[in-house]
Amino acid sequence: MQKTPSIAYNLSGWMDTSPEVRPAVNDNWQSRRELAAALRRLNTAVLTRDVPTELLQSVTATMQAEAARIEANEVVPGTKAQAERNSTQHGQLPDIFYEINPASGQSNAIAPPMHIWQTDGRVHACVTPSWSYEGPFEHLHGGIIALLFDQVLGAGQRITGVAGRTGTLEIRFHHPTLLNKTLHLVAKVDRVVGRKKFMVGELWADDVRTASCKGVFISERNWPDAIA
Ligand SMILES: CCCCCCCCCCCC(=O)SCCNC(=O)CCNC(=O)[C@H](O)C(C)(C)COP(=O)(O)OP(=O)(O)OC[C@H]1O[C@@H](n2cnc3c(N)ncnc32)[C@H](O)[C@@H]1OP(=O)(O)O
Repeated sequence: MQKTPSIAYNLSGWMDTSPEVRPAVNDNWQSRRELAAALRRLNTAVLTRDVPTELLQSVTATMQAEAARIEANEVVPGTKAQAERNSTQHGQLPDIFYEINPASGQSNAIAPPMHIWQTDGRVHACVTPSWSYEGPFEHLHGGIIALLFDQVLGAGQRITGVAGRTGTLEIRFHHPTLLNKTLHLVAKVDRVVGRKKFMVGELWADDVRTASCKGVFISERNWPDAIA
């Protein structure tokens, strides 16, 4: 008898098959996407403009007040709680995951955001990191590259039909990666050994492979039966 997948792990439908970002599930999430985009814009502007102190203080006061207006609403913390909130109107777990993940979430202001899709047994992604993600002068921070790889390889492991947590990521940085440029990532399953999924991936800026990654993702003992 087929088991009902746990809401915590059933991410069927999360993965896109198109390089186009999918529309938000409703006006509420579309509005969250637009707010996240405005927050990203504000963050990058603050980091890249010569701003008078008085203006910074004024904007801070405005933003504190706006944050308080948002905080006055019901607390629904985390992906699972969001998905359990009136899911027919608010979106199912894959929709929520798609919106709030810190690497790819369209509605998460700290996400670059990266778009991920699957074709031909591989996972692809594109992302254009702004000045907000600078590490060495004018180049992408290595920790952000690790975040992108973790997400893309972690998504790609679902090709095996079984999810798992990141056990190990091994990244080789071949060349500095420029900011404000559309980057492409590609990943595939190298092999599966028991509960371990060995993934490989690459990060490309035009025709330059700037980093490559090997990752081991490990399923929990009872997960295979819980994944759709
Ligand atoms: C959700 C949908 C997503 C869908 C898409 C979403 C993408 C999300 C991507 C982000 C993913 C994350 O960030 S996940 C968050 C970061 N990762 C974590 O927090 C994981 C924390 N660690 C753990 O929970 C645990 O250590 C596990 C689950 C990784 C392994 O624990 P375990 O299951 O008890 O492992 P254990 O029995 O000892 O070992 C099983 C086999 O794996 C090997 N092994 C054990 N640990 C490791 C390791 N770190 N690296 C390599 N190999 C290891 C052992 O040698 C053994 O091999 P053998 O003897 O069988 O040969």
